Order: sequence, then C-alpha cells, then structure tokens
Amino acid sequence: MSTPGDFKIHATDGEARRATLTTAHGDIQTPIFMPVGTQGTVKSLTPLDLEEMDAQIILGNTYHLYLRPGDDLVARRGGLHKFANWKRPILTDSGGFQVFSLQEIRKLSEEGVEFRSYIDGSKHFFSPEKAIDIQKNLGSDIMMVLDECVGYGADKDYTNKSLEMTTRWAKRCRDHYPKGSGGQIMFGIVQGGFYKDLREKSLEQLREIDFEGFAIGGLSVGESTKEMYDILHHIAPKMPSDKPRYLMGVGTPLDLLEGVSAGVDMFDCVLPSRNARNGTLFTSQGKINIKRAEFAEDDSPLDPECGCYTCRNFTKAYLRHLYMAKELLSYRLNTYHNLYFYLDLMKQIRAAIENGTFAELKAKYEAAYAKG
Ligand SMILES: CNc1nc2cc(C(N)=O)ccc2[nH]1
Ligand SMILES: [Zn+2]
Repeated sequence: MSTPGDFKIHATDGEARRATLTTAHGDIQTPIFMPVGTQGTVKSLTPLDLEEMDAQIILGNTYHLYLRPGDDLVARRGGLHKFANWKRPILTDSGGFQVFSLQEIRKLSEEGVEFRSYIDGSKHFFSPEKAIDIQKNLGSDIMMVLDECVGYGADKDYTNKSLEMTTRWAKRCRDHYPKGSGGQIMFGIVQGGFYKDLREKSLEQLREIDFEGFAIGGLSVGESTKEMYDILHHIAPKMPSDKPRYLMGVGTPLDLLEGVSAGVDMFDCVLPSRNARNGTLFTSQGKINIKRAEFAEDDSPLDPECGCYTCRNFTKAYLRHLYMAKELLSYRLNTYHNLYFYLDLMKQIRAAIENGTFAELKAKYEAAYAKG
C-alpha cells in the first residue's frame, strides 16, 4: 500500500531519474511538467482536454485563489478538486512568489508579509501558517512552504539573511502541518540566489526538516540561461536523491531537458500556455510564430510529428486566420498544442531515461532549438 509522498526511482541515466511520486489523488510519473491553472483553470482548456493529453497534475496559485473566489469559499464547495472538477493531483504554490513579484507595496517581517489585493486594494497578511491554512482549504495534494524569492541581483548579505528567514518560515510551515497529519504532502524551497555557498547553506538547513520533497526557488527571475544552469547543476545533484526535486517556474523545452540532466523531476511554467496566446508555438522543428505571413496559405499541420487534436485537424493557414481575427478558438487550439507538446516531450524523456538514450534525445532538441 503506497502512501502520499512515497517516491520510487525505477531507472537513472546519468543524473536523470525516472520515478513515481504517490499523492492522495494518484501516482505521478516523473520527470513531469505541470500545466499552470492559476485561477483553478488552465486557461481555455477543459479538464477533459487535459486528461486527453495525459496531464497528470496541474498547478494552482494560492495567491490568486485566496483573493478570488477565496480559499474558504473553495473549501465550502468541497475543495479545489471538486470545485474545478479536476480528479487528478494538484500542486499549489504558497503565494510568496506572487506577493514578491506582483506586488509593489508589501511589508516583510519575521512574522510574514503584508500586501494589498490587486483586485480591490484591500490589505492582507500571509504568515507561513496562513499560507499553509489556505492550501489546506484548497485541498491540494502538494503544498509549498511560504518563502522569500529574492530578486535577481540581490546582494549576498541580503540573500543570506533572506534564506535564513525562509528556513525559519519553512520550519513553521512543517510544524503547523506535521508530516502524516493528512493526505497533503509538503515541499521545502531552496533559496540562496546566485551564490553557490548560500544555495548549499539553504539546502543544508532545509534538509533538517522532514519534507516529502524539495524545490529549487529563486530561478527564472531575469538571470541568463547560463547563470540559471550554473546554479541548477550545482545544487540539484546535492538535493536528497530519495525525494522529488521540483524546479519552480521553469521553463523552455531546452530548460526542461537541462533540468532533467541535472536531476530535476518536476517542472511548472506559464510559457506554453502564455506563449500560445501570443501565437508562439513549440514544434519538433523549433519555435514558430503563427502570425507570420508565410503561413497565410500554408495547408500543412502545425507540426507533422505531433499527434494532438490541433495538428490532426487544422492547417497553419487556419490557425493563423484565427489568431489574426482574435478568435477565442485561437487560444484554445494553440494552448492545446503547446501543452500537448510539453507533455509529450516529458513522455519522451521518461522513455529515454528508461532505455538509456536521454543524451541523444537532449541533443536532438538542442539541434532543433539551436536558433532560440
Ligand atoms: C517564472 N519564474 C519563477 N521563478 C519562481 C520562483 C519561485 C520561488 N518560490 O522562489 C516560485 C515561482 C517562480 N516562478
Ligand atoms: Zn500539435
């Protein structure tokens, strides 16, 4: 009988791991990409669409759902799974990143962070305990601790003081919801900015706390790809090998491959869904922008190697027309394809790790995406 938080590794290929993570709403095959459902929906797609493309888990944003419709309202509706009719696993972030990245005015203290609602300007306060209570109300399968994601360029002294507070907050989160007190599991978040010694310090402090998994935070905050990969390869292999490693807010198809090569198991990013809405589409041959005039009378599918509904039923010419006409169906068909592409890439990655061909798969996509 498996328990939420069980993490079984089936195969490795270098640092890459092929594993299964158990949650209260089912098992997750890793490496995995999590479509972002900010307000309890992956924009323009239905749960059926997501099930069809084998999305195993989606991400919900605590900050947004707390402000609207309210975590207490969602709890009264039976929790986010019932409210959104999503029967598979959900990971919720703590809201910290949104508060630190979306809010100009906020007050940070040892107790927590005060901020104003972007909806009506009302004042709110997240303590570590409050952030966990909200996620308990939402009923997510994987909860994230409240942390401070320091901005790109933060000096070493500030970054050090911040990671120490993030560790104290992490301990408060775990004490507020002890391991095994319910079906929800909790991940700690490694911070430390772009200082390798501080990254190790953050990890060593968090390792003392009994989390079911560990995330790498504080990346994809404006740094160069080289800077991100440098930190990634430094810290990921040092994270507990018997627990899932989650890289937050990352990334492009090449970032996912690089992350897996560093030993990362889980990813989330708004890129595929957000880019879909501005016409940037990911294909096996690289990125294309559907609004380009060259596609106006192109009767070929978006990606001949893609098996998704969009590629099987529509031409580039029609997808360009929908985009130029600002038709709602453009969002839906483009998002369907981009997320299908990301999820299929992760399926290929899982198979490649199983048969020891991950390096070849990574090289194939690096060649296709070389032009950026
Ligand atoms: C899009 N970039 C991104 N960086 C992130 C960092 C965090 C974090 N908690 O440090 C969370 C979400 C993030 N998304
Ligand atoms: Zn497709």
